[in-house]
Amino acid sequence: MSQKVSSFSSSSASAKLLAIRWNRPHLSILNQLLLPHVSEYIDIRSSTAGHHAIASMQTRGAPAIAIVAALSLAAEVSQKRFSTAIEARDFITERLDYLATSRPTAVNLFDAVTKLKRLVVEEARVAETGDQVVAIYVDAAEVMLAKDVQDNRAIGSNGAEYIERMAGELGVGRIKVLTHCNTGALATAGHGTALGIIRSLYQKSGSILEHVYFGETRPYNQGARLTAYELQCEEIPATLVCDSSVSFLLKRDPSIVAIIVGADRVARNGDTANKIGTYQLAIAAKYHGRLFIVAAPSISVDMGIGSGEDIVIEERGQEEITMASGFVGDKVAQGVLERETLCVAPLGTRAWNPSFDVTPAELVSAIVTEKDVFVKAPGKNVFDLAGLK
Ligand SMILES: CSC[C@H]1O[C@H](OP(=O)(O)O)[C@H](O)[C@@H]1O
Repeated sequence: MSQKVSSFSSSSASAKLLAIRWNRPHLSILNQLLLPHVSEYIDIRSSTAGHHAIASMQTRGAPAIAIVAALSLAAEVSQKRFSTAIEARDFITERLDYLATSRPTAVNLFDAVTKLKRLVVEEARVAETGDQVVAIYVDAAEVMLAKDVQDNRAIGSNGAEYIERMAGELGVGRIKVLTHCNTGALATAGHGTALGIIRSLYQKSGSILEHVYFGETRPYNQGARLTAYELQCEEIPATLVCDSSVSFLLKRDPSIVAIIVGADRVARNGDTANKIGTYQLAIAAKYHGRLFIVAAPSISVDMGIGSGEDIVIEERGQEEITMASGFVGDKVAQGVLERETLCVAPLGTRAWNPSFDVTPAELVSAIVTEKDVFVKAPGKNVFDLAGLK
């Protein structure tokens, strides 16, 4: 189903922002390569289709990636008959390993794969039929969907309270914030993480939030396309800025008290991998004396990784940079669009396209999770997140 996106009414906002639709056993996802101009859902009937949807970034965002992966396999196994519990176990575990190869940086996917494999192996020891193994898997995948929204609302509430408290300490009554990439309903099962804090703060009665700035987030343009779409749906006052203008904006506007970003993977010491450009924002925030806040569910903290040096950073195709809108690369390959009409850089230009970077814990003011808000101990340059798990 495809429809042109016209003006929004806030009452229908949540419907327009549903990145993942699950009606057991049917999964469909909002094709985010076409937003904001076309709102089109794609049916996902297998783990192979789920892998493509994630790798191509039809769906994206650390939490959404994990949930779409799990539910794509739930959709597939719901339509299959397994002769034994062991056969069901082996199929599910093999497919989960395959889904884990779709994108390397967001830990949510790997956390889900590990937990779901463990569950299925344990169930297969006692189950008498393949259907029993399938049922336990599908139930667990569905729980991820519901838990993500609950976690995001808790992150929103914890983050809003923290920002209100910090604004009080700063003696400011009205504030502006800046965010990067897209960390809202389109990156999750609903509400969002960093954008979830912004939603929660704005929705409070007597809100102190006056305005939101957000970066375009080259080259996929999660900000200009997706965050703009969400903020417009929610009628939150906002202004789009070029990624390169943020330092100048902070210098010009002292009422921007915080930069709030998401996370794809947080190391044990608080070093944070997030969308490319995040590290530069943290440096700008430090120089201009503004808060730099990371928002993420506790599963985004990878206690197996000591520092950001160990986080694998995804590198994507050069055409995402050299093409006017890199994500239309597929259409060029399909002959739908002439390559020359879309090139920004001369054909043959080399480009380096890391999809994420790592912000050292030293530059992070606070890490907001669904459980608590973490700050560094006085005099420390790293976080103690042991209490999180
Ligand atoms: C709550 S989404 C977290 C994270 O995912 C985004 O990356 P991508 O759009 O490439 O999947 C971005 O880094 C967000 O901050």
